[in-house]
Amino acid sequence: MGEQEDSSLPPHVLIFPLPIQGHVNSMLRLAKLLCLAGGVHVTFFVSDFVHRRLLLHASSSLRHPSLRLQTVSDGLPADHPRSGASVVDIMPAIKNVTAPMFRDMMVNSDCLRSCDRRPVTCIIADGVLSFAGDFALERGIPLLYFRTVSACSFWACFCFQELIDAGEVPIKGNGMDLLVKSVPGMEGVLRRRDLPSFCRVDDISDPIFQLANTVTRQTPRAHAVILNTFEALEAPVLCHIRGPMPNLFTIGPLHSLLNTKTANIAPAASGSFWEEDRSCVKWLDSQPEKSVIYVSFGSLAVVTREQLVEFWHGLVNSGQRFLWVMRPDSVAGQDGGSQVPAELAEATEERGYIVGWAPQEEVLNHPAIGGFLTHSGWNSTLESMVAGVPMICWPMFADQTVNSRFVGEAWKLGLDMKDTCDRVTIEKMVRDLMVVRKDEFVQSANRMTQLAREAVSEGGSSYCNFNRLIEYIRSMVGQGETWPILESGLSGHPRPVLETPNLLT
Ligand SMILES: O=c1ccn([C@@H]2O[C@H](COP(=O)(O)OP(=O)(O)O[C@H]3O[C@H](CO)[C@@H](O)[C@H](O)[C@H]3O)[C@@H](O)[C@H]2O)c(=O)[nH]1
Ligand SMILES: C[C@H]1CC[C@@H]2C(C(=O)O)=CO[C@@H](O)[C@@H]21
Repeated sequence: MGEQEDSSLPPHVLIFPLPIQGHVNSMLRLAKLLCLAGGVHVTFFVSDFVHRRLLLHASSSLRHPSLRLQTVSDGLPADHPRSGASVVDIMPAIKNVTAPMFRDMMVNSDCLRSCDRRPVTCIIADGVLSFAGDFALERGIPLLYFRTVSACSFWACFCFQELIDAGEVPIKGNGMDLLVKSVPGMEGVLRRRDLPSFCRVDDISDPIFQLANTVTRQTPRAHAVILNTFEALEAPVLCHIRGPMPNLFTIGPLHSLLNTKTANIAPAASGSFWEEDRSCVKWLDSQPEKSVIYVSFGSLAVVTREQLVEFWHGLVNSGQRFLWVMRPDSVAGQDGGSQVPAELAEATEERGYIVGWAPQEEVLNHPAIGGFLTHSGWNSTLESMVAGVPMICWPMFADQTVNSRFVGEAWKLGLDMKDTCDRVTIEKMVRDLMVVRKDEFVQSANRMTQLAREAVSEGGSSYCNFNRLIEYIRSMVGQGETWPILESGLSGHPRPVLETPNLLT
């Protein structure tokens, strides 16, 4: 098919997430939203590994006539765990193996043209996949970066050079409680220990620190940036991000926007990599209202046996009911972490329930859930906010250390348990969240739910920004081979919708 025949075809968007659960979840939600909006074709790039998982456990989430999947290797051997500390291995593997394969696939397919699809008219690449951005810019294809973390974490990464210049990074283990001065908009909130965990190095030549710094700093080269957040939540930080990146689309919480758009059709299917054990919903049905704390550390985190035992004692000693997700690969050095320590077995039987993977969104919205003990992954944080569930945060790496600080200190949605893991603290925090300070946390959680829901409802900031994004994507068609790099921000582009109660002041 030639250019002439292409001209009647809709825009064709290529979406490429980093192939791990948290990134795939949010970018698949965006893909589905674009498909539902109509008049847009989407090609969603996934690794072979992710593709197998999605087909096994989430095939219904892939069904839409406008959504096409394209697979590519993630560059890791089949038996690589892709979790815990080794998850970062994916970054060099992608750079060395996936990037050249992607380039060949794009070139050989005339950038994925087919009889019913025009060549891609824009690329929405994960903000950490520089190679996809390189390709788009070289070819004159409009580029949008979607960074799947919070605005506060993204902005902290963006300021790494300023942190280095001020001697605040690298963090060598001391001065962890000093307030950070070099991240504009976060003065008085962020301590050194709350910076993205990449900063916890002895030397800034550390490859992961370097990578986080480089990929983040090159974000403004994109024509636009998408964040899974909402204006009322992160207004002060968004205002700073809009300095270097004025064409910014805040369209979150994406799961909630998707639910808004699908409410009249069917509940949005999840993109789980594991089989969801729905027996826990049945168990929740028989528990009193707001009596259960949900425990999950996301799709990557791995705990040591010692940490597992501390959590277990803390939960049991708190006297509260708990629903705990223990992925089969989530305890270091053993196959399956669900062997109950003998002294805890009886209490676990009485008040606890353990599954390998849960339908998290549904669980968080269940009336029996009163709290969430979380690793502060950004999807989990947003899902908890929308459900109005207060959190205890136990961050492990990357953006989680920033998110947990904002949950505890800025948004007052719970307690930050960062850098501690002993049964006494856990017991106390669970009691504080579920009993002693329950009313205070429920009140602020409900307020946040309302703000989040307003953002994704008709006329709300994320709702309007998403419509603006679609118009922007449509406006890219028929612009010829090259799309100009934006130099002066929003000129020629519709302005973002900002509604901004400042939650930090
Ligand atoms: O039993 C479970 C546990 C989790 N989930 C879902 O899995 C996702 C987990 O995502 P997230 O909370 O963001 O955690 P990670 O999987 O750890 O995500 C990675 O990606 C996120 C987005 O970039 C980052 O914020 C995290 O730090 C990073 O570890 C969420 O949508 C959950 O609803 C389930 O469906 N069932
Ligand atoms: C594996 C990690 C590399 C960077 C990603 C990230 C980000 O800041 O975008 C945070 O944690 C992980 O999701 C990713």
